[in-house]
Amino acid sequence: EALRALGPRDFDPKLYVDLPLAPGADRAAAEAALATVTTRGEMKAFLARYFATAGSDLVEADPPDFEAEPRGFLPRVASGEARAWALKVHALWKDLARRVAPSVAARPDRHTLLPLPGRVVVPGSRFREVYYWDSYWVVRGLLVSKMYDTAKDIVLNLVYLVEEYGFVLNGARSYYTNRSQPPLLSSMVLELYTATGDLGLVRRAFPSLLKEHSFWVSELHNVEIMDNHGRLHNLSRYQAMWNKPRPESATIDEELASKLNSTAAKEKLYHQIASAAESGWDFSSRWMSNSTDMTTLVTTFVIPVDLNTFICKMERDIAVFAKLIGEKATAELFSQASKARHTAIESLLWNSEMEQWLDYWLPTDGNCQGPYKWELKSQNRNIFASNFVPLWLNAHNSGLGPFLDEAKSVRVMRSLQASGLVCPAGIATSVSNTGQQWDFPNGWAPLQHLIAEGLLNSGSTEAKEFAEDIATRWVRTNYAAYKSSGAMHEKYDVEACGKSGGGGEYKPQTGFGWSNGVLLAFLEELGWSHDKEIGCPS
Ligand SMILES: OC[C@H]1O[C@H](O[C@H]2O[C@H](CO)[C@@H](O)[C@H](O)[C@H]2O)[C@H](O)[C@@H](O)[C@@H]1O
Repeated sequence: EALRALGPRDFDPKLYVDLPLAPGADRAAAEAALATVTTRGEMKAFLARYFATAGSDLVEADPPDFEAEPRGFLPRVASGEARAWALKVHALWKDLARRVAPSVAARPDRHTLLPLPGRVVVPGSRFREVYYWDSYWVVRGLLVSKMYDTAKDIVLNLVYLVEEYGFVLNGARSYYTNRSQPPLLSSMVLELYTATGDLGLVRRAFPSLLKEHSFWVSELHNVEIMDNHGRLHNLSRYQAMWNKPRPESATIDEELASKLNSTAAKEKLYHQIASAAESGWDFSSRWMSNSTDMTTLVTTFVIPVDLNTFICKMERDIAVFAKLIGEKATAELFSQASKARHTAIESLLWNSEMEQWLDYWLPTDGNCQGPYKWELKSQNRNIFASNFVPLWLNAHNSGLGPFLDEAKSVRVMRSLQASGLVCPAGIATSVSNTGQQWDFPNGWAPLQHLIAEGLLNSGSTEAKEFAEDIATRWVRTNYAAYKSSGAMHEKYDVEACGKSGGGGEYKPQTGFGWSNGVLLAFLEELGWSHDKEIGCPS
């Protein structure tokens, strides 16, 4: 209705599903009034009468652990210019920190926002709520900012979501309850535990981590594949529990589906769209059989390299936590599970000719559960940054042994260098320019960080230097874009230093939680000497 009355210019459906009912407004009366709205003016009056503004159900929360310049902040950043800017980015936590208003828990039927027990940090702009995988890099940044209590609140909010829903939701909105996002909760717990030694947090989160693990290995996500030696492996895929338009993008999904004739075909498309949103890569040619046609999304038929990397890490982390809290049998079980997944990743996803890990595509006419017989031709040979994400396991071996040996890490690095992904301002998401936001020429902070952190910790000096080079390009482009726009961006165009990203279904956003987190983590890991240029190279 809003689209019809207001017109398509700058229309973002998410704004309307985020509006809370105004205090005192009656839902039935609002529904009845909506039926009579036809003009732009009437729609504006209707919205003002029945709804409060989007985001007004999140109240500002001055984080008590914020200090303008925390003691021990970025000790290796000597450059005055870099440091002054890092402090500005650090100060953005104050703008992005919120609390869910008490009215949300009191009257959940009047909000799409979900109640959460602790303080939250949102990504920014249209993303007014907590997001799952974004939170990992927010936590990494908060730890650099010494905001341990805020970081803990974020983790406990996600634990609360597992307790309520059985998994961590894509985001804390009722329209996100049908799917999750790349699973990084155990990684957040590990980072916090490593920084603070808070064993109480590990104990508190532990049952939720087990529950979340069951979700990702349940029938919904698990696929059985037999390798060439007759060994059976289990890997996971994304699959949302939804076959309707996403409420936050309903008009966009309906328009796309209007190209299809039958209700069944439309429902299948909606299911694939929501599953792509679960992957965090919404949207990308990675999930499309024809990269120019979004109706060919086949997300649930793809076994993704990065998802299985994250679950392998989750299994390792759970093994470590189980050991810490004296649950020996569980520790052994999860150590075995992570080794089995590691073997599956190496057996089914590794491509020795390309020296990368590749997504595996299942036949689209199957039940997606298996067992399937592995075939080399089913590996997707297209180049994506996710093909290099298993390197990240180098950085977090949790004491269970290295993921890759140094020589293999170096071979993967060379493959990355030759891939076409490495651009002047960072690593591109793919090499195809499709207009989708998770494709070329966009670079995303989390992808830079996962790959650079893996290379930094591979044991090879050459790989470490290459990681530093990637991080340097990223920091510089963030800085130049910040200088020209006054903001941190959700994504960047890696073709040239200082350009923010574009494409996709919504306008580019600023704020921005994970970009701030990665910037601070890079500066902590690399430092910045006083004579190192922070502007774009000429
Ligand atoms: O509103 C459209 C979609 O927006 C989200 O996805 C994008 O933003 C998220 C927050 O930064 C990020 O986690 C995700 O990787 C981005 O692609 C949301 O997660 C989708 O479910 C939603 O449909």
